[in-house]
Amino acid sequence: AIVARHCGMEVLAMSLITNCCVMEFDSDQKANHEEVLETGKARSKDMQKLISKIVEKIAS
Ligand SMILES: O=P(O)(O)O[C@H]1O[C@H](CO)[C@@H](O)[C@H]1O
Ligand code: HPA
Repeated sequence: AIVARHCGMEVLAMSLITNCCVMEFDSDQKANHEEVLETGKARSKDMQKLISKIVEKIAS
């Protein structure tokens, strides 16, 4: 993104929140990669639709 901006390109960044941050060191909850993959998979179609709509709007 830094290089793209340097070259004068417009940049759109997006992020999918996939899990909760565990703030307490001694918490029983643990972040793990499986929940991240699971949420990514569960929301992949939504992300595809959203990005397609954004690209459509940019193109029109
Ligand atoms: O925050 P760190 O320690 O990088 O780890 C967390 O972030 C990763 C996300 O996929 C998982 O492995 C989870 O344990
Ligand atoms: N930690 C670090 N990186 C991440 C996480 C997390 O819990 N979830 C998605 N990316």
